[in-house]
Amino acid sequence: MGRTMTETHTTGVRGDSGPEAAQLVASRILDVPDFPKPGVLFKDLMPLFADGVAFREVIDGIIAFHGPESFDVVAGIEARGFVLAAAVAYATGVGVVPVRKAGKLPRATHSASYALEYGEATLEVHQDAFTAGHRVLVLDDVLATGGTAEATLDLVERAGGTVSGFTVLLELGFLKGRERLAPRPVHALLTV
Ligand SMILES: O=P(O)(O)OC[C@H]1O[C@H](OP(=O)(O)OP(=O)(O)O)[C@H](O)[C@@H]1O
Ligand SMILES: Nc1ncnc2[nH]cnc12
Repeated sequence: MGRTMTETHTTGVRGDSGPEAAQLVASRILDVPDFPKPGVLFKDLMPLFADGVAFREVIDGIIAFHGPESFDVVAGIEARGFVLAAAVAYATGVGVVPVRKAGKLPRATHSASYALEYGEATLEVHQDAFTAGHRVLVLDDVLATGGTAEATLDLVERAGGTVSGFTVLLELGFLKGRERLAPRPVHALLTV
């Protein structure tokens, strides 16, 4: 019983912030086969979040890549994007906006339904979440098919924000999320 977990292969890694950042992320991912459903190889980034030195390095790396003056607010995608967004917001002194799964936000929302690698979901953001024209840095842990990210970027714009950047720690390149989001740029610390 139980799943077999293996470390992600760490030679020849690549990412938009260079091989050292890519290596850092790669070395702290656990591969979990058949989660949350058979046939899916789940990339678990909890070991990276749990390592204080590595976590600080990736947060600092995200801020350095975009520049601390390039955004007015950070948006995090439920649930793992919340961890990244809160850290970047705190470090740069801006606010954080949660983009949440359906039914969690208490006031009027914009809503978008989408398919992701292993299911379907709906995301929501408060209609008054952003000051008009504010530049929004959007953060999540993984880019797979891009369904989640596409829905989120649309929601940010529908709520009056301007997407200034989108960062993930890990891009699953074979699922072509980057192509789906084009011409919007994607910043991924590690692409596998
Ligand atoms: O590119 P996609 O195919 O859309 O998949 C990427 C999304 O899937 C995961 O979230 P999940 O919906 O599992 O939510 P969770 O963080 O609440 O577990 C991940 O954190 C991304 O948000
Ligand atoms: N394979 C995967 N691992 C972790 N998060 C994901 N989100 C979508 N696909 C994923």
